[in-house]
Amino acid sequence: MLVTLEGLDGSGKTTVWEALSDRYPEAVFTHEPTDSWYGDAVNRAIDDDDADPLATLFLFTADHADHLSRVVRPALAEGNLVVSDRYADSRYAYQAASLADAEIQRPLEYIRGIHAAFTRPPDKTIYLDVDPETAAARSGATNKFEQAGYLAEVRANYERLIDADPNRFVRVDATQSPEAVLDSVEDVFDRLLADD
Ligand SMILES: Nc1ncnc2c1ncn2[C@@H]1O[C@H](COP(=O)(O)OP(=O)(O)OP(=O)(O)O)[C@@H](O)[C@H]1O
Ligand SMILES: Cc1cn([C@H]2C[C@H](O)[C@@H](COP(=O)(O)O)O2)c(=O)[nH]c1=O
Repeated sequence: MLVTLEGLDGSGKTTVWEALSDRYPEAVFTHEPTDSWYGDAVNRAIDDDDADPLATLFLFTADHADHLSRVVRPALAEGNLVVSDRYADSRYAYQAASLADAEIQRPLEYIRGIHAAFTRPPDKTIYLDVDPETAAARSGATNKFEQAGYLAEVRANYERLIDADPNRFVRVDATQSPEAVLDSVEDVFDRLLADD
């Protein structure tokens, strides 16, 4: 089973992901951007204010393709629970916002279309929901993505994704205390694993 954690920068995904890795030591914990050289290229694009948004989309997508073939598909084939801190929905939400002013019509649908041919959709996605101002403040607003105005567009894209696939997403209020957020996420995992 593939479970992904999604949300704005600073929503608390990594905090939750680390706590879950203590609770489920037998599961495979992974993330995007990855630690591969594709991920290094992605991180260079994140830190470059002048990086071309379309080129950045394809760097992130290349990292996803490598992540799928090297980590996710083999782990699922062995019957493991796989938990990923960010996955394809991050591309749909973030890069669709970055491409909003580009030549491409309907960027969210375009990016989903690119992925459709090769991605492996998550079985469940936990969406840590936080307002853009809190997200920017928590993340430190250190790069071009961690800005409240941009994150408001990203959040609107996440809402579109949830509307389109309500059964896959579980929304958790990420403005709660870290302990309360973790309790909510652990409840979701308990139910998922009981049903599996
Ligand atoms: N529920 C919470 N309430 C208040 N602060 C939190 C909460 N969860 C996490 N934090 C704090 O917010 C900051 C960002 O948390 P974290 O790195 O887990 O977020 P993230 O979603 O992984 O961010 P990013 O996407 O930018 O990597 C950290 O300082 C963390 O301690
Ligand atoms: C996977 C992915 C990530 N991003 C953005 C979101 C963050 O601002 C950075 C790095 O992610 P992290 O969780 O802070 O490590 O990259 C993105 O724009 N598109 C993606 O597909």
